[in-house]
Amino acid sequence: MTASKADEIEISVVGGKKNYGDFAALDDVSIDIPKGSLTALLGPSGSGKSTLLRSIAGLEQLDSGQVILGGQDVTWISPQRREIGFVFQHYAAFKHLSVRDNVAFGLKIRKRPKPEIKRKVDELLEIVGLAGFQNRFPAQLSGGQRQRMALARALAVDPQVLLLDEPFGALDAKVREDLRTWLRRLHDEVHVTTVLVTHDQEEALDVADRIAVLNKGKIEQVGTPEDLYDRPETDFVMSFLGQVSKLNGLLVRPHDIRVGRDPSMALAQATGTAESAGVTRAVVERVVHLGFEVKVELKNLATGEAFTAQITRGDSEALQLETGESVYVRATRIPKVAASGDLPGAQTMAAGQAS
Ligand SMILES: Nc1ncnc2c1ncn2[C@@H]1O[C@H](COP(=O)(O)OP(=O)(O)OP(=O)(O)O)[C@@H](O)[C@H]1O
Repeated sequence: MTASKADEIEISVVGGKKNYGDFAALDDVSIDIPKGSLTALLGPSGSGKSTLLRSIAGLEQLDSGQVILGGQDVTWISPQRREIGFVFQHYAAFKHLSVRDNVAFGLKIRKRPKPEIKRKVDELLEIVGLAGFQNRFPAQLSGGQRQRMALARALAVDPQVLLLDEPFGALDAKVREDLRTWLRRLHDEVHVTTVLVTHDQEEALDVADRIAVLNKGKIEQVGTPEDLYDRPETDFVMSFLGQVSKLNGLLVRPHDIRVGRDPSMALAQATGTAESAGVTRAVVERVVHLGFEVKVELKNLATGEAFTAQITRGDSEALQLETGESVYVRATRIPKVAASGDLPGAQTMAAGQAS
């Protein structure tokens, strides 16, 4: 690594291994996390995400390998001295302290001057949208407000990195969606290097600028959301980062399958590309309207395999597909993934929720 490259990297894990008995929770993991980035560690339950995050925090000790923070080897340094902020799924607030005192806690134990504490806490409460709630107690906050208080508390001591372990995992879907938009904005404002553990592919795609996909204690691929969605290197990444259909033995995205009544596929907007597959006959088994998109469940007439295409409402209205009729389908784009892989089976056509 060159000196200039090292300057841009905030966190490195080099050859990290962690076993629990015979079980390898981290199996030779190496990753570089750029300064100022928001990186998601994404993978199914048990893939090692939390173990990796906790190793970066110093809450777990690696069996071998190194953790480098800001260019300094911290492998043997205690969590308290690593300058990290950490937020868990179930945040343990001090119940007897007000919101203001919870946020001020780290600053008080560091014996910062009172005016500085007041200024900093006011600023953070404003940023996390809790300015009017400073005198409430944790029990008087909603789950989402409590997690925002946790983030303010973690940020109060100006950590070098912010580590978030499923911080919105216990909240309902709508609140989670709001909070991840909020987290993205907060990150744009604060720019602290952030690592977020999630098993929710939509959350990772929505919020992170880089995603590392973990599977069975190994990193499968690291890249931007676009890289992983459009250029997955393995079947596992392809299946975990979105919906997939299997058409003639190839994994394709359902929205990359065109459906039409004649083999020339007159209705398809996209003409065939170098990557597109040939035309296949299929029978329509079910048409499901999902608002803007329409899901067409089909059966491949040659192989008998069931698969799904996703078409627009406009195409659906023009086609007026009927159950039982036979149609022509063609994949217009086939990502170049490994020929075979370790598929998260339950993922097929079920979005990337793993646990
Ligand atoms: N203290 C421990 N003792 C024994 N096994 C452990 C311990 N902590 C974690 N494991 C195991 O290590 C593996 C990885 O755990 P980890 O919590 O890192 O996974 P994860 O990807 O974060 O999963 P989840 O999304 O379910 O939290 C799991 O199989 C888990 O059972």
